[in-house]
Amino acid sequence: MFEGEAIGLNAMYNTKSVRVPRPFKYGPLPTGGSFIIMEFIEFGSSRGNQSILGKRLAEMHKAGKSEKGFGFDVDNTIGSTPQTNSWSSDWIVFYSEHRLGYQLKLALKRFGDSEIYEKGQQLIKKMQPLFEAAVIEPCLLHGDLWSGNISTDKNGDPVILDPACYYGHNEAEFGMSWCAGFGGSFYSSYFEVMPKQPGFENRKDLYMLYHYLNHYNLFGYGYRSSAMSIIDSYLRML
Ligand SMILES: Nc1ncnc2c1ncn2[C@@H]1O[C@H](COP(=O)(O)OP(=O)(O)OP(=O)(O)O)[C@@H](O)[C@H]1O
Repeated sequence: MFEGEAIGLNAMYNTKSVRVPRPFKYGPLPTGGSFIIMEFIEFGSSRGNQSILGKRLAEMHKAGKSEKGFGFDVDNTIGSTPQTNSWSSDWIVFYSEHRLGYQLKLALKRFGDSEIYEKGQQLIKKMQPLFEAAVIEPCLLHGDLWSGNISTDKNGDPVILDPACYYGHNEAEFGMSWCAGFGGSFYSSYFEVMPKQPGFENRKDLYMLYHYLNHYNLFGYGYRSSAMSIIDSYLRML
């Protein structure tokens, strides 16, 4: 887990865009368990400027390019759920197998939820048209961007931490936006640097679905209806 975190922090740090703690070292502890050492950032008291966060995040997405396609050099975790990052040249294949498909299988295994599994698999088979006309390039994503992982430093500059990095479609970064409180100024600054792609609005829920499914698998039944209603409304639309 700490190896994934350190490699992710380092990749974000190297983009010289949004501030992240610089990782120094990670490894096993002789007494069991493991450690990570990173730069200590003294946090400021303000909530930070949404417009600057949007701009810096977009700069990170723009600068963090991958020649290996979609994925990451190391698997990591989303919450405590394993997140597989095997490289793929095709975003739809990657998102189907390693994101939605993985969580659907987990729901089947954990809760015996064959209804969500079957309907989710139908959505995966039908979702191709949602991506038509969009240019999808691998961008470095934080991967778990919600308000608990966003802060500011003493100068009021945004800081993001505790990532689940991989190279993916930039829009997938907004999959946790239901817990992030991004406002209009965040999105307008973001899209000035990373222009909005055709079909963005229709893909928003698809990217939230991964995180709702993960919350269902981590925290239980309370999140099932959110995931299910996203799947049902796509199945009606497609
Ligand atoms: N580099 C840092 N410098 C200063 N404070 C930090 C740093 N990294 C983390 N913190 C503080 O520790 C808190 C927990 O960090 P982090 O989210 O990485 O840990 P976690 O164990 O994954 O926690 P959670 O499970 O609650 O997300 C942060 O919200 C922040 O207050």
